[in-house]
Amino acid sequence: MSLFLVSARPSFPLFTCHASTALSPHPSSPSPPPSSQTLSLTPSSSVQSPLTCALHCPHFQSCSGCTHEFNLHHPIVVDEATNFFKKYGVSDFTFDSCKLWGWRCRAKLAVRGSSSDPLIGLYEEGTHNVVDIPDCKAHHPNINAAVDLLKRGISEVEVQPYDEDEGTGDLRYVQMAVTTYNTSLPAAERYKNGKVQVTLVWNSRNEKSAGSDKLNALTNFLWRNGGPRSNFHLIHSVWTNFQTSTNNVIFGNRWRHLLGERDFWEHVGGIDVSLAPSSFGQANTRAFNILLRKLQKYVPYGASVVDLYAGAGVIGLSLAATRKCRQRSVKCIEINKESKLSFEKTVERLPATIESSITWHNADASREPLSWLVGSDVIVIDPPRKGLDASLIDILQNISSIERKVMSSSESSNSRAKEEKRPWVLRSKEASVQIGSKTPLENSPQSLPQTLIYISCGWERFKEDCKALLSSKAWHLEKAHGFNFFPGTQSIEVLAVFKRGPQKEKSGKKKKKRL
Ligand SMILES: C[S@@+](CC[C@H](N)C(=O)[O-])C[C@H]1O[C@@H](n2cnc3c(N)ncnc32)[C@H](O)[C@@H]1O
Repeated sequence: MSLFLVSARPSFPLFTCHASTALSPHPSSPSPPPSSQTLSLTPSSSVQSPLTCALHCPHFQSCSGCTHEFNLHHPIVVDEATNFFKKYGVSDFTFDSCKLWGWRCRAKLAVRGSSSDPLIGLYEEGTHNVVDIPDCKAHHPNINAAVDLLKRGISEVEVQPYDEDEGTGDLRYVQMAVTTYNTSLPAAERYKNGKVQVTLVWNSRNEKSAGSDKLNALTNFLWRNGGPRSNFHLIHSVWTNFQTSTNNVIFGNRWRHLLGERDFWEHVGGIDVSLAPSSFGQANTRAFNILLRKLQKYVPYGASVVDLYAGAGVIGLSLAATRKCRQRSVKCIEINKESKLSFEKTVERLPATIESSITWHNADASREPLSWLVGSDVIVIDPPRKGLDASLIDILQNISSIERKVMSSSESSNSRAKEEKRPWVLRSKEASVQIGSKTPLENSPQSLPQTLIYISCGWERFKEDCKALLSSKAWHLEKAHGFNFFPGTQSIEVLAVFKRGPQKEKSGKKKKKRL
C-alpha cells in the first residue's frame, strides 16, 4: 500500500498588482498581493490609476469559474455601478477590492473521470464536461491541497467517480470549506493555516448501502494523511451527504458527520459563527467580514432588526452583538431548515450581555412578508441571485400606506390578540427558535422599518429591484458600497442603504435656523 504524506505546506501565490498600463502576465519580481484596498470611485480615478492585477491561472478559459483575467481589483461592472448609483443620488459609491487570490474558502466541485485519473473541478461553460482545476488561483491554497489529497485517496481506495450518463459510480461531488479561525495561532497566521471541512457527496441512499466500505476507506485515508497526526494537518473534518437523484441538485437530504470536529467555526462580523456543511455559507470569508463591518455602521444602536433570507442568521446575530439591539428584537427568516442548528450553535457563543430577543424562523420570506416587518426599525435583505420575491417588493413599495392601515387597525382593535390560524405561519412558529426569555420592548409595536439594507450578489437583478423600490417614492437611496466578493468575474456584492420617503432636495443653500 502506498501512503501519500503531505509534507510541505502549499505556498500562497505571489503575483503583482502594480501601477502600469502595460499588462505583465509573467512578472519578473513578484511582490505579495495586496490584502485589500478601498477605492472611492469617480470615472476619472480609475482612468488615472489603471492598476493591473492579473489572475495568472493555468485553467483560465478552460474552466468556467473565472471570466476575467486582468484588473481583478476593478471589474468593469464597477464603473457601471458607479454611474448607476450617481444617477439615483449616491455620488460617493465605494468599491473594496478585497483579497484578489486565494479568496474562495468554500467550493463545490464535481468529481468525474476514473479512479486512476480523477478529475475534480467545474463544468466547462455550457457542458457537463468537468475541467480539472488543481491550481485554481481563486481557491484558498488549502482547498487545492485537500483536492490533491482526495485524488490520491480516490486512486488508492479505487473509488469510482460518478458517471452522469450511466448514473453509476461512488463519488459525485465534493464540498470543501475552509475555517480560518484557530485561536491557538497568532491572528496573522490564521488565514493561511485554514483547515478544510470535506463533504463527500456519495452516490448511495445511506451508510448501509453497498459501497459504504469504500466511503469509510476514503475517509480514513483523508484522516490518516491530512488529520491531526499527519505531517501536515490540513483536514478539519469529513462529512458525507447521500444523493442518488439523477437531477442536477448537488446535495441530498441525508448528512452524516464521519471524522474530525463536528462543529466548524469561523469569526466574522465580530462574532464566532458556526456553519454546518448543509447551511449556506459565504464563499469569500474575508470580503464578507469587510461587508459586515460596513453594514454595522448603518444600524443605529438599540434598533430592532429583521434579517430576511438569513441563512444561519450571521448578519442578524452580528448586529445583535455589535449594535446592542438591547431589549429590542432580532428576527431571522430563512427557508432552509438545515440552517437552524448552525444558528443555535452560534447563539451559544454570543456574549452573555446581549439582551435582545433573538428568533430564527424557518419560513418562506415571500409568504405574508408584512408579518415579519412589523415592529422592526431596520430590514436587512440578502436574497439569492434571483433577487427579491414579488410579494416583498409589493409590500416595500406600499409601505407607508400599509403602515397607516396597520396603525389604525391596531388602535381600533385595541390590542385584542387574534388567534393565528394561517397554516404556514403556524408551521414557521413551530420551527422557530427563541433565544432569551425577554419579550422585546417595542415603543411602537406596529411600526414598519425606516431603513432598508439590501445586500445583493446579483447586479442585474439588483438594478431592477432598486428601480422598483425608488419608483414608488417610498424609499430613497442613501449610500451604496461594492465589494469584490468574486475576483476574476464580473460579479460584485453590493450593499445599498435605503431610507423611507422620497429623496430630499439637495440645495446648495444653508438650512435656515429654526426660530
Ligand atoms: C445569499 S444567501 C444569504 C444568507 C445569509 N444572509 C448569509 O450571508 O449567510 C440567501 C439565503 O436565502 C435563503 N432563501 C432563498 N429563498 C428564500 C425564501 N423565499 N425565504 C427565505 N429564505 C430564502 C437561502 O436558503 C439562503 O440561505
